[in-house]
Amino acid sequence: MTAILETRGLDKHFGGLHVTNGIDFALGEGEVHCLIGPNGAGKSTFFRLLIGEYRPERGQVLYRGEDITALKPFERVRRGLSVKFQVPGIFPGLTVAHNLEIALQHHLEGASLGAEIRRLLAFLNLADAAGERAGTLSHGQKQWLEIGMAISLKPRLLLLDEPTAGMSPAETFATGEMVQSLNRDGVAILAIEHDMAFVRQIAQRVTVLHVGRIFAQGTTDEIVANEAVAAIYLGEAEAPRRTADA
Ligand SMILES: Nc1ncnc2c1ncn2[C@@H]1O[C@H](COP(=O)(O)OP(=O)(O)OP(=O)(O)O)[C@@H](O)[C@H]1O
Repeated sequence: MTAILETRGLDKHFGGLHVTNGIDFALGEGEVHCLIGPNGAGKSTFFRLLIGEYRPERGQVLYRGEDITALKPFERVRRGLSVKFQVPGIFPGLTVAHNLEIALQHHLEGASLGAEIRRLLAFLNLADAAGERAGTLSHGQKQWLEIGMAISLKPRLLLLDEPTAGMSPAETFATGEMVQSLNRDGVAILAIEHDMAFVRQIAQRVTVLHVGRIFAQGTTDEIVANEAVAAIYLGEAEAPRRTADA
């Protein structure tokens, strides 16, 4: 596997708390990978280390073989690593189309800008909402618009922080279809996710984090069948389940 993103020995402390503990991780070129783990496992902290919001005390982050540990978030985005956060960062007072225009206008203009806005609106299931103010969209639609803004720069790698949080099952499934479509176009995707139906829909591999370390890795089936993984989730509602939807 050729890795698009790698971490080596990634350590992050908050005071006396060792939140990521020597994490060695690799995401393949063109892979869809989900990161799961119980509350407090260190998922968000790991994510922030990947995007450059946090600096590790030890270890490295490599993107396409280049050490990007010291790069700022915007420098990582420029290299092709794009991020969609859990909280939408859209412009609520502007229309949906205008939001996309702002994201696209750095590298497109004129007819190609208009064509790309229309293509993205259709891709995001937002064509009918193009003229509406973004602030009036439903929660799921806002998440889709945010995905649209994150992919406007045609990233090679998209990082998603709980992309389906608060979505209905139908919206979650549609989001999974968007992820699969992006992946068919060659985009690698790493998603922090709790919804195991969504993980089953999109993930080629799953990594389980627990107390700041990689606890298990495998296919969704392997992870769902793993008794030790089930045990670390004991008492938590979002435990991977061996049910029809997972
Ligand atoms: N800025 C911070 N300062 C101090 N402690 C922090 C900070 N951020 C996270 N932590 C602690 O680090 C641990 C891991 O937190 P993190 O948010 O990375 O886990 P998580 O797996 O994303 O959890 P969740 O699923 O609940 O969001 C937790 O014990 C948390 O309280």
